[in-house]
Amino acid sequence: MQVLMVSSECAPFVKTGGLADVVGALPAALKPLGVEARVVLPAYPQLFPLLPKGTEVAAFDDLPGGTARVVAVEAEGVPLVLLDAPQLFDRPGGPYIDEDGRDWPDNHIRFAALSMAAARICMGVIDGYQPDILHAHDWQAALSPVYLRMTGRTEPKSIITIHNIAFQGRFGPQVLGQLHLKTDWFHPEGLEFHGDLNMLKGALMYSDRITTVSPTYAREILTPEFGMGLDGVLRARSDVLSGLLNGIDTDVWNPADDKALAENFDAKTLKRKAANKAALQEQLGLVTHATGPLFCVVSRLTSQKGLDALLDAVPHLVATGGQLAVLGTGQRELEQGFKTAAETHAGQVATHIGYDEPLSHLFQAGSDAILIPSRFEPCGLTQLYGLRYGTLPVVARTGGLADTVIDANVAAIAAKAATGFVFSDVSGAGISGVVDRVVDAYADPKLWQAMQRNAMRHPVSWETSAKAYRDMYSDLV
Ligand SMILES: Nc1ncnc2c1ncn2[C@@H]1O[C@H](COP(=O)(O)OP(=O)(O)O[C@H]2O[C@H](CO)[C@@H](O)[C@H](O)[C@H]2O)[C@@H](O)[C@H]1O
Repeated sequence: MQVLMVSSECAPFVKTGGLADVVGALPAALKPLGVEARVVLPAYPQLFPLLPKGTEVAAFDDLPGGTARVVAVEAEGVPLVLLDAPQLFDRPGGPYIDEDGRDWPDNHIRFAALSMAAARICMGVIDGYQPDILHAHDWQAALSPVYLRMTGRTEPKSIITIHNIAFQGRFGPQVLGQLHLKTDWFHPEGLEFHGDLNMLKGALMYSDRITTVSPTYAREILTPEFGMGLDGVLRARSDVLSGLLNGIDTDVWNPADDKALAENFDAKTLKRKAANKAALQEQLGLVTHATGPLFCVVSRLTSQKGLDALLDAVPHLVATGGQLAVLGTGQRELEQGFKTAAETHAGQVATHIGYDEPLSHLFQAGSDAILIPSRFEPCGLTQLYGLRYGTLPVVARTGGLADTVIDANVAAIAAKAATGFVFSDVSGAGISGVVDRVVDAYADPKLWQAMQRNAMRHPVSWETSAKAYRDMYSDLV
């Protein structure tokens, strides 16, 4: 079985968030199940030093945005198919934004080119390679099933996976021609969304299956509260919608063998976790004699993640004797808010603005608890890393957070099942309330260690979900 994945990110090569982790890990998890997944990815300049020289396997002269070469290369066990179009991708800045944080003005062309190249590959332009399934991820890849259907073909079958419905790839109708899209598909039952082109909607209309990254989020996006305007479309296609929970790469995220840690540990040697806490406190300038737990945040700093509400709860968190370490980048006002909190509560709160992969591992290893007060969360990965590192997740009851963390209520504690803390009210008061529960549990070392061991036993690998993807692919073929 050959699956062609299409994505704008893939860890460890290019990553701005959880999409990269999933696309980077899923192919390796599928391989032992008889599925060979290749990933079509733009050839961003930062990739070249990380990759061996590839082989040119196709070329196009008529994609949106012009000419492109297709280069096949294998790295870190992931077979990559790079779309090399320097006029679109060879730029400083990030995959979507320039150095000043502004969206590239031609993002619609850049990702339409990626999508059209993927559709062509599905039609057999690479000698000796015919995918059985096209699997597109998020809006950046969403036109690939659309371009494929525009050829009139019904094979290979296609899947769109929604990692975050907040990002839809919405552009004015004037871009249709530039993107070689059929104007007679521009209507409310097709690509149109309130007068605009909506790329994600296109994929929802023209893919054979729709998945998202947790069962709860699959239900939530059918409602106006979470559907971001696409709930009606999703309800109409709910017969092909399912939620498959993300896993994590348990080799990359393994506390027993993680090079970024001060000391390695596992469930049997939990005491050694303390060396990581000391290292993190020292690195961040936090005092080592705090009485309460060290909470951390590793996140994009956006309102999705509820971090404005966390800022309101910081004075209470500090007053209980707790500490807070924040690693993130994002909205300027949140970055500033956490910088100010660190100045106000020096020694108790520390903020590291920036994106730092090794430091994110030390945050997971050195903290007692990880706070994820998201307003919505399709799956969430940092709570899974927290479970694996014995860092108890403190999460809002939404999406994949609700599916993966077992709240420390009386029944769950008695059943030795509790792995974290789940709360409903994403506000300063709601977070303060759950912080109190965490502080109380932390004051009972026997309970805390039992929860850490439950957490570390919780299955977080790709094993189950990779099989579910394999079954879905087989079903379609
Ligand atoms: N400053 C920083 N430095 C280092 N690492 C950082 C970092 N900020 C974030 N990260 C890392 O980025 C990833 C974030 O993944 P998440 O799944 O938590 O959220 P995201 O919203 O990006 O993903 C979306 O897609 C994923 C994948 O499907 C869904 O789980 C999720 O719910 C959805 O919103 C994690 O690996 C985290 O460690």
